[in-house]
Amino acid sequence: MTTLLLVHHSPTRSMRALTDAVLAGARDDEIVGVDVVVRPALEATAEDVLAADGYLLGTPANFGYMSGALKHFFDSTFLQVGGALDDSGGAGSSEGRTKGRPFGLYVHGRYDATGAVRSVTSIVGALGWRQAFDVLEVLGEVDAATEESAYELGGTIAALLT
Ligand SMILES: Cc1cc2nc3c(=O)[nH]c(=O)nc-3n(C[C@H](O)[C@H](O)[C@H](O)COP(=O)(O)O)c2cc1C
Repeated sequence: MTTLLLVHHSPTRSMRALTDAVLAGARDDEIVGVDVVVRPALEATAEDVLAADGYLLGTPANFGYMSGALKHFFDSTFLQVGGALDDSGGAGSSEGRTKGRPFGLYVHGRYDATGAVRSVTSIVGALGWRQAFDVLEVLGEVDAATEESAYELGGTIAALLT
């Protein structure tokens, strides 16, 4: 059995719809042998991260960055999971214990989610996580096609862990 950890901040209808679809994909009946653990970003711990074989991350774009909740998740786990700070206090590249594990990311915004995507990918890049599928960046309404893409994202990352 492998473990897929879904860490998300889903305070609104759009984010909840995306998270539900990603989770449904990850739990597709055809994917066997993957335990999907779901954690709201404010509750996820370093132990959750270390115990997982891959990751799904979801956040709204807030003020051009990831949500404060997902940022809190990284702030409170980064060093424990093997991240390192460079001399300026930034996220330096590391040989962390989770290096090489696959991740998928979905971000929802209303007008521009670029900074939010960049903020997450730079931190997980410093941890050495491997982007295993295109980032799902959604602006505006979440429609059926978007939910399908979210399902595909969840299913793809989970299938990688079988
Ligand atoms: C405080 C705040 C800051 C926001 N900043 C951004 C932003 O920088 N870029 C963007 O595209 N959307 C921004 N939004 C919109 C949110 O990303 C959006 O509300 C969220 O994804 C949920 O979507 P929904 O309200 O349609 O359910 C912001 C919303 C709030 C409340």
